[in-house]
Amino acid sequence: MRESGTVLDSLAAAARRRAAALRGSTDPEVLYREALRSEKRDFAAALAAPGLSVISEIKRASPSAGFIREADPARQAALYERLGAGCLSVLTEPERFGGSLEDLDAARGATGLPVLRKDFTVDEVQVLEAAVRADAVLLIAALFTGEELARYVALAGEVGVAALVEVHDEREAGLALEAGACIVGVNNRDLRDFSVDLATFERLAPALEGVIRVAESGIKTAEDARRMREAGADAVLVGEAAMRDPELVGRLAAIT
Ligand SMILES: O=C(O)c1ccccc1NCC(=O)[C@H](O)[C@H](O)COP(=O)(O)O
Repeated sequence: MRESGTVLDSLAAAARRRAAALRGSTDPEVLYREALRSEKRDFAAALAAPGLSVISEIKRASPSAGFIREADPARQAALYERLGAGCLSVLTEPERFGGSLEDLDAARGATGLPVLRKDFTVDEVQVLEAAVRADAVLLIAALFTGEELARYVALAGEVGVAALVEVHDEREAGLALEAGACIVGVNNRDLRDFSVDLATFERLAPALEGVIRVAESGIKTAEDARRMREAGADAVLVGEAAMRDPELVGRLAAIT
């Protein structure tokens, strides 16, 4: 687990405060039962569909980019779907990304696409919360020990929400596989200093053969996406560039 004052650490600390508040206001047992009842869309199948799948993200702002653009999540989601996105990713982190659970609900309600709840999961209660409202939950390997990651992946499976396990180096890729992850996202962005290098996916992809591989961050052009596809990506996750130019989604979705 990474320690000391990186942006990721402060995002995780804020997420722990929100999770504590959620535990104070909601019985996890109730959430667990609700999660089991909620209808899910098949995130893994959408990623594994023929051709390059595109996870199009709704994010108004980010620590690396600052303010990106205002967006109506329902309209943005419907636009992404029309342009050929296979899945949606919706930031729900409020403080640095300007997201909310309401954005998630609005985006999911406006389309038939599977939706990833994009947040900094640090407490099992957030897995349950995601499972009630979304089809997939993000687990950032850097925020867990190996034992915790395995427990969170298992919990996600138990309540029927897909887990996208995000890694950034060889050690984390190994932890993801040991934890039983079926979908692994390689983040090309180093969350400690925000540097982006598409070679990160190229370096880690061979070790992840056999699971669904998602190339995340820094994909700005069809050429970038083709490069990720050639390195073995089943899907690309595109945020800032799609927010600035939604038509990009159509160009990426056309990649075979
Ligand atoms: O995007 C950031 O600045 C960021 C900073 C700290 C933690 C997470 C961050 N982003 C989350 C993501 O993983 C991206 O939103 C996603 O991969 C899309 O990236 P991009 O296409 O480069 O917007």
